[in-house]
Amino acid sequence: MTAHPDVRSSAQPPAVGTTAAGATAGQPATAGPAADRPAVALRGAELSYGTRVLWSGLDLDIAPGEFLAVLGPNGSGKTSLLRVLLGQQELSAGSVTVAGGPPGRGSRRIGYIPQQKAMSRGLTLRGRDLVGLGLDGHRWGIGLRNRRDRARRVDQAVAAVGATGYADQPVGLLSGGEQQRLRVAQALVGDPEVLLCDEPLLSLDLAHQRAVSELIDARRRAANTAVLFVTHEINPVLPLVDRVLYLVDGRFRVGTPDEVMTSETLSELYRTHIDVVRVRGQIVVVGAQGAAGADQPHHPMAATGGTEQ
Ligand SMILES: Nc1ncnc2c1ncn2[C@@H]1O[C@H](COP(=O)(O)OP(=O)(O)OP(=O)(O)O)[C@@H](O)[C@H]1O
Repeated sequence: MTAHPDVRSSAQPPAVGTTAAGATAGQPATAGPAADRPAVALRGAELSYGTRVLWSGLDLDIAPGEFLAVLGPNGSGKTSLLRVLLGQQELSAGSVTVAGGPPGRGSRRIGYIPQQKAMSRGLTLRGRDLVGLGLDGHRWGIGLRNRRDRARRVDQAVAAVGATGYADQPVGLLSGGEQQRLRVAQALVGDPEVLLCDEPLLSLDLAHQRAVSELIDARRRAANTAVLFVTHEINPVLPLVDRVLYLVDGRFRVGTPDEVMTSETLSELYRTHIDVVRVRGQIVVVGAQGAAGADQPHHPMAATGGTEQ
């Protein structure tokens, strides 16, 4: 990694940096059980597959309520980072804590929104049952009272994403946007301290992109949930982003969008000349054919209008 005066390469939450929620990143708007420690802490973290190092020397604290966008070209290790935080992939070196403990879904109050994938038309599972899968079975046990409490939690989560009207229908018959709202509800029903999102806006139209982004933002405002948001396009969530983690070919930068999304920083990361311009509040990245990984989609190429990367 190359040092850069404006950009944190191993970063703690910024000392000053206003979140969309009006709080200072690192100083959450509301006190909560997680307010006294980072929601996610990586120390000297490295992930390698064989001799291929995806990233190394990653020191990163993500504060409660912080929104971190994870960007980078295909194969740079964005999803692998989420897999580490979900406890599905071990670090090659260093350490990680999520919600104050070792990574792993369920027990550590982690919500996960996977990539939008159409569900089979034949899937007869009802929407509210899909959402209920987000609750730890062992926490609710058996008995009428527990069943009622569980149903109430599911109802609340379904209502919060505006899905009450179709929650009793088979999910296979719902539209992609409706299915994705239910996935958001499933991720939130367990009251997560950390929300991991893997390109949750992919294949959604603009209206649904906005709706899903707003749901995620509302959650972090209301409950101080830290959000890691893997995306190929920063523009749809730019107003929400506190910091960016940008991964390229084993190198990375961490900082605010203004720090990382610059011609200088991206040119360093991609090791080729990249122009970053702002057009009507959107970030447009114009790169060169032949840049590291430029043959892959979602990589700096000729500007196509308003789309980052
Ligand atoms: N279990 C594994 N063993 C070996 N290589 C792996 C494994 N999992 C992922 N990889 C490789 O690691 C690289 C990073 O994968 P990852 O899915 O994290 O990338 P990504 O940044 O999320 O990419 P994309 O933008 O395409 O989703 C890829 O080249 C992938 O093939």
